[in-house]
Amino acid sequence: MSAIIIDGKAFAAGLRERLTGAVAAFGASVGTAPGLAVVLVGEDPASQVYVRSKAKQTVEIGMRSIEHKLPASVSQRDLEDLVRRLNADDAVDGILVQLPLPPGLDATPVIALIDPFKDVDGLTDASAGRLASGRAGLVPCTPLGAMMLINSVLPDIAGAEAVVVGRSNLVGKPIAQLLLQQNATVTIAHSRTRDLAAVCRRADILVAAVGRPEMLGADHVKDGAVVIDVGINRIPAPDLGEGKTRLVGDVAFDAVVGKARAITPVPGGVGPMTIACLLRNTLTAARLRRGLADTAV
Ligand SMILES: Nc1nc2c(c(=O)[nH]1)N[C@@H](CN(C=O)c1ccc(C(=O)N[C@@H](CCC(=O)O)C(=O)O)cc1)CN2
Repeated sequence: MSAIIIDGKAFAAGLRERLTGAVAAFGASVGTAPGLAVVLVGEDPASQVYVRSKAKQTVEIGMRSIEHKLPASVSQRDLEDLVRRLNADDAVDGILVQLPLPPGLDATPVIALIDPFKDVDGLTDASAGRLASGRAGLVPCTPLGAMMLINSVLPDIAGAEAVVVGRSNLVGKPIAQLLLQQNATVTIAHSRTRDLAAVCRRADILVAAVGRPEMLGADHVKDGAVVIDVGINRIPAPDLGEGKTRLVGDVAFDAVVGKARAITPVPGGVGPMTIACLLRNTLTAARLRRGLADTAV
């Protein structure tokens, strides 16, 4: 079988293009562009790259980018005070605190402080509750992007068997909720699941979100399954030269590509959708704060 390689980079570019038009229309009717505040604490190299891309793409589609960079030595209290100030700032429509935070800082109370109307990461309890009860709200960006890619090859998933491997609040649990909203039959598997391969082989839609390089192989995949790889793992690549690394997913792509009906690559699959969906959520938040309808983009 020759699998469709789902091109997340191209899909994200298309979404950004549609957002550019919608942001211009928003600006014309409201008189200001949506504003996204991103908080980066410390100097984690990957987080610095992601935050730079967020700011660049925000501006490229016509929105306002507000960046706050704090040293790793910032106190929990000062970080929480910044979130309070952003909540109160009318020029800010969306707030995102880049994760992970450096050791010594606790992300849970920081996220809990974010105004749910500005929660463009979809991580507050209010957003999680809305998602769990099937009400409209702000949905975490990576799961939202992963669902868009699933629907690009499977517009109707009612009755399909979906298996999500991983149960994080950022990815696994929200993806499971989104699949359920579309009437899939959903199983969440995790590190304590017995006979993981047999559970995964039931899946018409297999979502890998465990954070373990190439953990799922051909044994885990039913012929004709749609495989969505959310993992982004940097591993040593001595073949590329001393000290070099490469990105791989949670799925052993080469082993699985011959069995799947469609599969997302790493890089270039779900990853690029994360930032595109953050921009989408920022427009949604800006519209909802002003009582405007959140029409499709
Ligand atoms: N507050 C949050 N923190 C983090 C999130 C998040 O959604 N909210 N997600 C990740 C990091 N992330 C965005 O923040 C992110 C990850 C990956 C990509 C991406 O485009 N990946 C590319 C490869 C990039 C590379 O070469 O390293 C791909 O997969 O093709 C974008 C954003 C953790 N923190």
